[in-house]
Amino acid sequence: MAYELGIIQEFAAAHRLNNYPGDCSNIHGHTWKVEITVKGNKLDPTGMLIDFRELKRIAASIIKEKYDHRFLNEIEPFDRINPTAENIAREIYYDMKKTLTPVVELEKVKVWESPTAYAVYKEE
Ligand SMILES: Nc1nc2c(c(=O)[nH]1)N=C([C@H](O)[C@H](O)COP(=O)(O)OP(=O)(O)OP(=O)(O)O)CN2
Ligand SMILES: [Zn+2]
Repeated sequence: MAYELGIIQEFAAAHRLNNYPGDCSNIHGHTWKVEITVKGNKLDPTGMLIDFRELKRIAASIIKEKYDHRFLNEIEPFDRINPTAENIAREIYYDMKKTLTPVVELEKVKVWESPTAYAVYKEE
């Protein structure tokens, strides 16, 4: 695969971590940064793998609409599993994959919970 490109979206939301031995078990908020990376080897006639604008539009339709200004623990599947950066990255990965296939191949989703901590989900 010759090309890899990415876009970033942000959302603000509250969460709490169940069974966590510390203050993260209390409700608190983050501005999550979500980095979506796609890959491929065939450019369209305009020289793009996929238009950044189109990728941002798809990502926003999934990420902003589902998570922005919400309490994550009330949203499926985080009403059953903890809304950790790892679990959020995996959920966004599969939602993005459904929409992107077969337009372009999804490489990974990276979720930053703070400027100093992130989780990546990708398939082997
Ligand atoms: N592997 C993971 N560890 C932790 C997660 C997570 O999603 N995956 N989440 C948390 C809490 O959500 C916590 O709010 C975030 O912790 P941290 O990144 O340490 O954020 P702080 O604001 O406390 O950062 P400081 O740099 O220490 O101020 C915990 N662990
Ligand atoms: Zn947190």
